[in-house]
Amino acid sequence: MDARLKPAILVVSDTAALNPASDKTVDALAPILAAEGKWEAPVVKIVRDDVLDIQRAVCDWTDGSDWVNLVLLTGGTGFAVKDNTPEAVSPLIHRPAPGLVHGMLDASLKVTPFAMMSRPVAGVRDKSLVITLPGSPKGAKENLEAVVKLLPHACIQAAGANSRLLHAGGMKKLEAEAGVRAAAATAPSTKSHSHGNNHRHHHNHGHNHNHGHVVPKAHTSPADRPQSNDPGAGPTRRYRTSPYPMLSVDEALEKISEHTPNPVEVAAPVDTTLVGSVVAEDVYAAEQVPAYRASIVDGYAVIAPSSGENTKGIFPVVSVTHANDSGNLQPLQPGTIARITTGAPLPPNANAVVMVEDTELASTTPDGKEEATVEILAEDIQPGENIREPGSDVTMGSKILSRGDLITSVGGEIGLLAATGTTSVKVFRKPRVGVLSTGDELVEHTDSRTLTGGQIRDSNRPSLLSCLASWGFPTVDLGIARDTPASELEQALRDALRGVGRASDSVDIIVTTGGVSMGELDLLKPTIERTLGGTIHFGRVSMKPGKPTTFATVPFKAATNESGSVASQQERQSKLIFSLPGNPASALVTLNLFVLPSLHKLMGMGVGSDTNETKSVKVTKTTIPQSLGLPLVAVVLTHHFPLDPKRTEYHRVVVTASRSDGRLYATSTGVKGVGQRSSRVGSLASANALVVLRAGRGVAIKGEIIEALLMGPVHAGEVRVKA
Ligand SMILES: Nc1nc2c(c(=O)[nH]1)N[C@H]1C(S)=C(S)[C@@H](COP(=O)(O)OP(=O)(O)OC[C@H]3O[C@@H](n4cnc5c(N)ncnc54)[C@H](O)[C@@H]3O)O[C@H]1N2
Ligand code: MOO
Ligand SMILES: [Mg+2]
Repeated sequence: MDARLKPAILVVSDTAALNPASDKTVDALAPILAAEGKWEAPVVKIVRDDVLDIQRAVCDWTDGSDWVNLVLLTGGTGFAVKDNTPEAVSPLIHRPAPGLVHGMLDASLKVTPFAMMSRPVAGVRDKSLVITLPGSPKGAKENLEAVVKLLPHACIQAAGANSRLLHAGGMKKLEAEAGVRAAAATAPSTKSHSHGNNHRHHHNHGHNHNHGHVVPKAHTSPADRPQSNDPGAGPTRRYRTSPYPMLSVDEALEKISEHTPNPVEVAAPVDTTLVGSVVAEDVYAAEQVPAYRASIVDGYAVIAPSSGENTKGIFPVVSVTHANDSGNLQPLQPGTIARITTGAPLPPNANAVVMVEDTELASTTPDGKEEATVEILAEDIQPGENIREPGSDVTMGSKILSRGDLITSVGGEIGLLAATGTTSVKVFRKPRVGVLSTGDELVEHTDSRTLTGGQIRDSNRPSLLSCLASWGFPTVDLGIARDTPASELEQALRDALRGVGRASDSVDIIVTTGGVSMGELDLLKPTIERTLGGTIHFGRVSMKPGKPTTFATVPFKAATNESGSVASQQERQSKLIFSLPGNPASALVTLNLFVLPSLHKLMGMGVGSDTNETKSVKVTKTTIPQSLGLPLVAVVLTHHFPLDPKRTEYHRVVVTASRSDGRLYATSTGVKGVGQRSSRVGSLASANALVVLRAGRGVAIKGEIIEALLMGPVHAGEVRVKA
């Protein structure tokens, strides 16, 4: 064996990431490899204790064309909260190597019982062997020494060499060298197959072409969960029926509600950007409105007698008060009146205002420029008439908005906040949504070239992004990920989770379209489960369109921030992935039906001020709050609607409010032929609602009243249904 093997060392340590000189593990490990004479000098990288950073570094070394034979990770294998290395590596392993783990633990236990506190992971990813070692230089050294003799052989086999040849000669020699016969049994006992080293595509793993075993699933979800197709498995191992149970729409919505995190509070300035946010605290008036005793009309401030005497008469006009006049107004003397404008403060002693319409000018000043006396024509002016007492609109300290209230575009809530001098308010942060299209066939809709072969314009991304923006959510365009190589999809999702590249504004929810059904290039489910270590909560829903809709959570731990403090609990939560079917109508319908309620929960809708967090979780676990998702209304069908025998159909319609009877009428955007076909994006052009047609035989008849989910504003028009 002349050519040397390529090793890489990944140091996982927050400390070493800040100060590379503090690392001692590389100096401990490199000489052990060098002493074997079979290894090139290792490539070294240092990353923080961050799952996605670790995964990215490992995949860079295993998935690309410059793949290495061996990846050694040191650090992050203990029990401390920040120790994430096993969690990061496990989902990346295609074939675990428990024997190596056993060998390392066994050797360490002979030295110290603390070896039990290490959680090593070892296995093969593509053609590379990946092994985690403890973070202490001594521990790392001991562990590596325990297995180092076997590594060349294991790496050569993992890379796809003919194991029979290896067994014939090299094995004996190796066993002798290692001095541990038993260890030979732990080497992968794969049958012979000889793939050249140029088979480097992720979807084309040499290791599972011939023997066709199912790759064991990462230990991240309970064993009773279905397991996605293994994209590398040959035709005999491909699923012919979906392993995911078919959920009803309500069951799917409950799963979404259950796994959508509670909203996060942030402080926000009171300005136009607040529109569409839900208030996270009860807000109390810091100022009273009005702050002074104010006139409601333009007229004359008077002292109205409380005895009910006649108020008619001619009075001298002693002063003029306008809105914004300052506080040092002269007290009004009995028998005099003062001109006043709407909203202006009353002079002291005045207790009512007479409208200018109920008066007449009696005399002017000698220069003719001002009123001297005015006659009051009204005879029964009451104290308090036409005035607003201080705090009568909003009392100081009164509750002006409740936790859970929406700041609407109507403007009333912003007005109230502004009127009481509130400059900042706690609201729930609006979730940011990333949208990713997937598929080799997709072409940007702006690409001027003529489509060839099976190419399709990417219509889902612009339509989903616009829909999300119209709901008021910040969005991130994640572009198109190709199906081949699969690592492109994997990397696109990882970037989006991590907040790099196109998704430099990190997203809370990722919405993908395409690749969720039964095709061999439908890679979303396997990628989420097998490489991102995510959990698929449902992968099929009994609905039309949208059957393969998939909802998953992916573990995400934010890195410690610059100051080194551990990220807050909220930042540690998992992120949500909605993988919607590729068919354009399916994608838009399921965005409306499933993604919107989740976004509503994340933005704090349905959080009442009298409901504490725990209670609201319990409530949402069993029932979906009515306030989340599209509003449900009753509509009259203007024609027969055919029913699907098995699945509830969300039939795209135009709902019109009839000017003659005020009722809502629903007309299909296309019932005949291809009308409602899920590939037909046109079925959504002009649609403003989805009529909910329960599965059944025959038709829902004309004139029937049925539930519909409103997606957009209702049109006004003249509709009549003839019996
Ligand atoms: N054997 C089975 N095949 C299919 C099933 C099934 O149960 N068994 N389900 C069907 C149903 S229902 C749907 S819906 C689709 C879902 O397909 P995928 O989510 O796997 O999506 P793709 O295969 O990637 O694409 C389907 C279709 O959509 C077009 N597409 C994809 N992305 C876009 C985009 N961004 N813009 C416009 N059009 C897009 C794509 O070109 C395909 O034509 O599966 C059925 N099959
Ligand atoms: O369920 Mo699929 O969305 O009908 O075409
Ligand atoms: Mg497909």
